[in-house]
Amino acid sequence: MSENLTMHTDKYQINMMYAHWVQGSQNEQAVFEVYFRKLPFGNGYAVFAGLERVVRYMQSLRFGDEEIAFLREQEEGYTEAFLDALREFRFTGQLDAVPEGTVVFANEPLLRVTARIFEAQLIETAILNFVNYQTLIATKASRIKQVAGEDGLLEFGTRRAQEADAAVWGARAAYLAGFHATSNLRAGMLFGIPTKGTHAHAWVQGHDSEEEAFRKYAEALPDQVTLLVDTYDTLRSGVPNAIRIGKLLEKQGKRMNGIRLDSGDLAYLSQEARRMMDEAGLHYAGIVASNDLDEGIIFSLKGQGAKIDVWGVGTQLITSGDQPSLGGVYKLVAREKDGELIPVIKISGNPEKVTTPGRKDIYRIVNRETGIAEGDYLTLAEEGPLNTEEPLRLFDPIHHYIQKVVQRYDALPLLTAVFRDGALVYELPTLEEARSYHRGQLALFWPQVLRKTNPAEYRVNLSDAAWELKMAMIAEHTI
Ligand SMILES: Nc1ncnc2c1ncn2[C@@H]1O[C@H](COP(=O)(O)OP(=O)(O)OP(=O)(O)O)[C@@H](O)[C@H]1O
Ligand SMILES: O=P(O)(O)OC[C@H]1O[C@H](OP(=O)(O)OP(=O)(O)O)[C@H](O)[C@@H]1O
Ligand SMILES: O=C(O)c1cccnc1
Repeated sequence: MSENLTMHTDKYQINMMYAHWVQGSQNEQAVFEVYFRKLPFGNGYAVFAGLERVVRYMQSLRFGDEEIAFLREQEEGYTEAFLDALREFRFTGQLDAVPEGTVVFANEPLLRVTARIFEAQLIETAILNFVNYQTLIATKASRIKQVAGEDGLLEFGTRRAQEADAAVWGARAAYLAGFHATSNLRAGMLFGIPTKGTHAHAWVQGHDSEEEAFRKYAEALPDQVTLLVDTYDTLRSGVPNAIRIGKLLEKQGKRMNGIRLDSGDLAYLSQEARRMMDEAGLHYAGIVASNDLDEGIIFSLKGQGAKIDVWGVGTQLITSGDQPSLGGVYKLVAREKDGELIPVIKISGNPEKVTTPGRKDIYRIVNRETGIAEGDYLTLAEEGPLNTEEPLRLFDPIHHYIQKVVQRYDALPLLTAVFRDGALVYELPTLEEARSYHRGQLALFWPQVLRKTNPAEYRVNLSDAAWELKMAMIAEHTI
């Protein structure tokens, strides 16, 4: 199967490209912005992810012989001249994006594409596909991280993931947001994520006794012994057998990592197992828990005083069980007319669906005294950089009466230049760098914004100029 992702797009993009080409408008500039309208999971923030994949994709866009041959067969009857134009296709435009790991909110541009309409249209589908999934999983992982605190977090989802790409990019998103390791070796190879593994029930079932299974495993991997203790009876057989192996290892001067619990009442079993291992002198042995965990169950287990050191989280994380998609959109905000970029709007009866016209920049307004972010601030790009010496009035674009004035603040631009005239001008951070940048991002927000349940709302505000343009265009289009 071809690995070329150029055709990973909706047919209507090619149809629009064709129609532009037929009418001769294919070289006109267009500006599209990617944003989502509603935070997932009722969370107070999202964690942006997907940029690395977007960059690799945009660098590799090529219509080769196979792609052209396939398009030639389509019922639309694309002409040979158009297909020849596709052969020359390269991304030659501008991409700006927030860095991966940035804490982001609804209704602010995460990526901004300024390019020939011919190019900007093709890439919509793939960009949304990558960014929506990866941002969703990074946000889910971040919620889990918020409740797990300093405990270990292992990503175990591959077997339940929506196919192979989701497994590895989801594992990457989880690591970005603070997980410590993945069980997926390919994700480890591709992205340098630390990998971890215990063993399955099959290992125990495949021996005459649990004790024999544990012993053989410890003989084979004496430095990585985490024993799954729930195949038969966790407290009567699994934990005592694991303790026996722990003692054997001590005689060889080694220490077992610990045990894994995978069913039953994880609070009670972990407390009992902890007591039994402590009484046997295995204070150092840790307890891993798994079994359809999510942030709600982990929160509850911690509240019950569960003695769990490491959480293995699979299905609920990798499939984003409680919300299967993020509704990120790619909206046209400006287009070229008579050689100038003019703003465009999309009106809707639902105020949240009315687009904010114009090519925009975004700043995070950080209070110099507290070091905490007061709100995000959207400006029209042509307004230029903010003069932070002047007080800034922040007002919510939907609930206009919610206002505040900030003084002594820094305005951190969130959008970074990624492509200029088709050339990559952004040095992609390593995954470790993105992960530690993300940790730093969280420090910019009050805990109220970060809490899992009923978080405080962090506002994304519009500049006066952006607001006035929006109001004027709504008036112009309302009969
Ligand atoms: N003390 C607890 N408080 C809250 N939720 C728990 C607790 N212990 C386990 N859970 C969660 O409850 C869910 C169901 O657990 P249950 O023990 O019924 O699992 P199971 O897979 O059916 O077990 P078994 O394999 O023994 O049939 C899982 O998501 C598990 O993580
Ligand atoms: O529950 P999740 O969050 O999805 O975590 C991954 C699950 O996958 C494994 O179970 P599975 O029954 O597939 O295999 P095993 O128990 O035989 O290892 C593992 O024991 C976990 O329970
Ligand atoms: O290593 C493990 O314990 C593991 C890996 C994948 C899925 N469940 C468990």
